[in-house]
Amino acid sequence: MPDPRPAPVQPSPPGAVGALPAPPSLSTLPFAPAPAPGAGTVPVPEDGPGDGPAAESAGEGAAVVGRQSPAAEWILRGPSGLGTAGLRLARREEPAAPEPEAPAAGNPIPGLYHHPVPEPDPARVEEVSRRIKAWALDEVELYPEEWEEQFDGFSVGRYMVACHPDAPTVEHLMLAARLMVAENAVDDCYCEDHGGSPIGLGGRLLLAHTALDALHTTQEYHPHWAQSLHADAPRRAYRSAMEYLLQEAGPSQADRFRHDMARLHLGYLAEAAWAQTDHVPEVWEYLAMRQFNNFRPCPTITDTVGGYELPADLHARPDMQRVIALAGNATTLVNDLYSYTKELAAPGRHLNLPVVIAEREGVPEREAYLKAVEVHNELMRDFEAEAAAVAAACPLPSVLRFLRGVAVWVDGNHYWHQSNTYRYSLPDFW
Ligand SMILES: CC(C)=CCC/C(C)=C(\C)COP(=O)(O)OP(=O)(O)O
Ligand SMILES: [Mg+2]
Repeated sequence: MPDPRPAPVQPSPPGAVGALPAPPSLSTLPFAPAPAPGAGTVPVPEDGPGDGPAAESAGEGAAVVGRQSPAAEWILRGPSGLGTAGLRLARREEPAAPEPEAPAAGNPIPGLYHHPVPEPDPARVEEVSRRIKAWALDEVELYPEEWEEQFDGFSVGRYMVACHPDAPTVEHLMLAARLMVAENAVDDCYCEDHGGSPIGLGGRLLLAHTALDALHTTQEYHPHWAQSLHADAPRRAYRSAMEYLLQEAGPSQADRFRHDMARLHLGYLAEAAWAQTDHVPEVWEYLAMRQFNNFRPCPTITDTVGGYELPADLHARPDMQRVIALAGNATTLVNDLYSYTKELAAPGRHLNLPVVIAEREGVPEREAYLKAVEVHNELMRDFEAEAAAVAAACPLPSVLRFLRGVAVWVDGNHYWHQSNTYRYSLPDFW
């Protein structure tokens, strides 16, 4: 099939930051010490919460962000104010539309610490939605006709545009969109409600993983493996999405992604093993499983989607790894909270944090749910504090941009869960 994509963007050398102009005098910015755990912000200054860049009033639970160090604010909320238009994360292929307020669709979970995002650019949403459907139908034969409504209801275009506002082109967004669809196809078709089962999951996941991490074998067996990558929708989707990713990602970015996907598959296996024996883990054990069965592979491609590269040695720093893990865990608990009623309604017992807290700590459903909100909030605040600390310790442009990309992904993920009323609805606890 003819390749409709524009010429690939040349990969940036390690440490480069693509079209990102450095924040002003980064090296001289006064980096405040990281806020203490549990205190994502410093106290709101006298001139009030309306003064901060992300201090819009957005309903109960929305974060009220006071003054942090300029670098921390730049990371967590982005540049704002007079003269900062040029500090947008990357030049885009088309003029940015004015950013309207976040839409009214869906309600945020009361008390959930989050940051509202601007409504994603509708022109980009429409184009990603069009291209992702064409890919799903024409390139990988992802789903039968009867699943079309669910595919559309997932709203992957809106999701990815909200999570990657700095993507320089629609094709960069498509890298994230294809992977998101492929990851959900594996979850749905191998693990969950579209024919999935814990039985035999390990074999299926391992063979699908070879679509991301190729088999190196003898000439006799190689064709069998190559053929297998076309055998079902999850493998077709993984193979194709990875092929596109490899056109943009550098070797260490690709390997980072493979590692994150191996983590994800390990998490699926633990969840499946517990389901098979109807075992409810302790709360900390559940949180360990959910750190692997996690959105992590999505925010960690933020640099590839943004058209730059966070060098491997900076990505591997233990403090950066902690930031990434905290972000992944907070985003994944957002899913547990927004998908709570959907999972209660599904056949069998579906583990999520409120369910596990209720069972293992012997508290009523409502109390368990509210405690899960608090667990999420603590992880969010720790993420923000640790991101600010990494920014202070290592204020390189690629580090700051990556941290900002992860923070924006966290916010976009919340926005998508809140606004996806096709998939999710809130319990009646307030
Ligand atoms: C996109 C991606 C890497 C997903 C991996 C893990 C995953 C499927 C989730 C974090 C979503 O959780 P869940 O399976 O509970 O999804 P729904 O609640 O059914 O939306
Ligand atoms: Mg869920």
